[in-house]
Amino acid sequence: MKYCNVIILDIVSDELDRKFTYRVPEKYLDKIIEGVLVKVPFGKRRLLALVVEEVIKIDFPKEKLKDIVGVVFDTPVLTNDLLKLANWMSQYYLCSLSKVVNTMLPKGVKLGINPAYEKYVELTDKEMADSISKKASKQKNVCEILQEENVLKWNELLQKANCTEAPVKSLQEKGVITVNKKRVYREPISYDKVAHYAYKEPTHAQKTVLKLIKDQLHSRDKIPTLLFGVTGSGKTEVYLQVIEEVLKNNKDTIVLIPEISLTPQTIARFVGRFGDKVAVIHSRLSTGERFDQWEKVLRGKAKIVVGPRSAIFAPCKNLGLVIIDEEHENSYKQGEIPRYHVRSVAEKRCEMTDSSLILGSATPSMESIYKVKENKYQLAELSKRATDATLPDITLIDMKSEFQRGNKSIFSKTLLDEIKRNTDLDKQVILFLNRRGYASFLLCRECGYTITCPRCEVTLTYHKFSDRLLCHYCDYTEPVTSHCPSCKSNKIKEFGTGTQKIELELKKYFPYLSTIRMDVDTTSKKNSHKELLDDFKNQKAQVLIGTQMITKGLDIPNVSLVGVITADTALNLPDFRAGEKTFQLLTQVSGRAGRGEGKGHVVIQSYNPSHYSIQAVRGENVRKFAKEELAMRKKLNYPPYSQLIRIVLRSSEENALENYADHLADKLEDQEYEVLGPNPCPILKIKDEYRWHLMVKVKKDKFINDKKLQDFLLEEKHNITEQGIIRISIDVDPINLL
Ligand SMILES: Nc1ncnc2c1ncn2[C@@H]1O[C@H](COP(=O)(O)OP(=O)(O)OP(=O)(O)O)[C@@H](O)[C@H]1O
Ligand SMILES: [Zn+2]
Ligand SMILES: [Zn+2]
Repeated sequence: MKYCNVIILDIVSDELDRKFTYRVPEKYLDKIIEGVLVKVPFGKRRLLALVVEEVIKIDFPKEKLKDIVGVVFDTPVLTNDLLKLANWMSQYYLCSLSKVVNTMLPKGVKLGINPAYEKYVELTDKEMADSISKKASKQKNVCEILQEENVLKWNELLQKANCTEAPVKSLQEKGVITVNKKRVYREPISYDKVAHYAYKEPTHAQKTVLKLIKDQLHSRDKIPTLLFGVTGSGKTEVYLQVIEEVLKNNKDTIVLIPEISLTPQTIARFVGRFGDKVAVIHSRLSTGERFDQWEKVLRGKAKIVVGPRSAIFAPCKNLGLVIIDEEHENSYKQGEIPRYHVRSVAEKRCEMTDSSLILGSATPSMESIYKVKENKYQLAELSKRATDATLPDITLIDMKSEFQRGNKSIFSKTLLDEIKRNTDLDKQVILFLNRRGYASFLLCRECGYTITCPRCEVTLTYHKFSDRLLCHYCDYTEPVTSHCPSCKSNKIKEFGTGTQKIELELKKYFPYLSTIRMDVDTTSKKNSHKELLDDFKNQKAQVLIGTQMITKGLDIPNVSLVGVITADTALNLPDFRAGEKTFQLLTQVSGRAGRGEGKGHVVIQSYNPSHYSIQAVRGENVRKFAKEELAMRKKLNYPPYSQLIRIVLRSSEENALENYADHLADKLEDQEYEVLGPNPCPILKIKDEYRWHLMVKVKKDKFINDKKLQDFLLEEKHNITEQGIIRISIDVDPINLL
């Protein structure tokens, strides 16, 4: 008799969140192995479950065990390494195996989506076909068509013959023709319509980088490569040529690209080079299309998978390479359970399968830069643009001086002059407004001063309700002042501005300019994002005004000017990564200028232009920035020098919440853990629930082995959840601190 353990996928509730043992009936003995989807009886229901292991020793009465009652898919849906990876994720991110596996499998697999088939008609008895009498004109006609084409799709045949199914069916009964079913994949792309994307002879710099990476492919002790290449330096061509090499060794590649950069233009580069060997995954696919892309990979019909974060779970059997493009992107961290970061997961999967890993970016994360310093990653660098285009000139404008000179507008004189000069030359302009998060803060228009926490060096958040300033890392708080603590002026006020306002202001100066506005309001409809960008690309407007969503992957040669309205907004968020995010954003948005002929120009307006994260945008000086940023992180012992576990508590009862938060912090401190907080979250209330958070700071990379802390947190979570008043969520290596 064979027994195995399964995890239930259908209902994810805490009591079902463990392994259950079932008996394998005789008829399934060969089929049921690790990674196979099955149906099991549970109470009165039949639930979807995944076989995770065979059980050899059972220490309870076997008679009580029930039989597995069905097999859902004819082959394991998770490869061995994915199953191992799921176990690791469940441990590392403190969440159930069932939740992880649910994330790994596309919906269509769990729903049991049926593969699509198409009927084909083939002429098999030519003599008989000839002998069909002319009187049976319709049948004769069908035969004549098939004599020319031999094989045709059922529907196509009916169309060509302009007849009903009847004559075709009678021919089938007579044995003149045969009808076969053929598996078809529902494709989001028409592969034969994508133009070939020709191989480019690598530049000298690309050659050097390619050698470094290819050496890794064949090395026994692989380490990941950080491909640090300025905007437009030709990273994609490097990826393509490495994939070519991996393909030669008959291995598979996963390419991860942030969802907003997964544009048809980007996809066309991969499909244009490798044709139908490429499976593409993105959020606009139907469940059926998604299922088919997944199955193509599982069956080895696709060797390259291009997709967002979740594509890291593609069921490649023979993985050789993972590429993470724009590796610094925050969307690589999942907001819901399991709150994984794809960089960590990819590292683990590559380690398990002896695959190579490439992380590409023009503005690498501090985590990755630090790993280069520690020799855990190798550095490969492209420091110039691949074409003749050079990096744009950058002008920093001090908005304080503008204000002092009497310019109360949101545009500096320089920016207005540049807008005029560039549009007069029929060039296009991008105006960028940095608006991340919801927290507001106080800013002095006179001297640029913002009020920061004396202990944490983060900007204090303004809370309208209490009219107080608050630090979200420690419990520091102070009243709002009407006068600037630095210059004593009364020009210190709450800060915030919108894209609409910019558009209106711009029209005052240049009523004749046509504009396109891109923000949450104008892009909420499906496809509107792409349509607006296409319009701009086709020069239907001279100025594009937008937020974060316009920074990525825009390759529009006619854009010669980028204006950044206020560079400081992200800098003032209560987040120790504020400087890093500001620098990355400004560098990426600047990189959109001057990609075609002629020099590009960027005007950055700031109340704080001497801040290192704004200064370093000039010439994309990542090294200079990283040096200062890492020194700050080290001084305050923030990641990458330490590791954070963020615990968010939610409840409609504010007092109970505050008490429990204190209690939890005390308990952790009693065990000698360093705790930041507890504090109200910067977004204090969501849907009538109050939110508090605290952060546990542990030594770098130590959490995975700290069984004591893991168990403590899981037990607290279990106990407090049972009481039903407070909800708790745990985020290992958090990115979002709001
Ligand atoms: N070896 C080469 N020879 C000629 N042109 C090249 C070569 N490599 C890349 N290019 C061209 O340079 C331009 C920039 O390349 P690509 O978009 O790959 O850069 P990137 O580093 O991915 O940029 P970004 O980070 O800004 O998206 C493209 O138009 C590309 O076709
Ligand atoms: Zn503080
Ligand atoms: Zn001031």
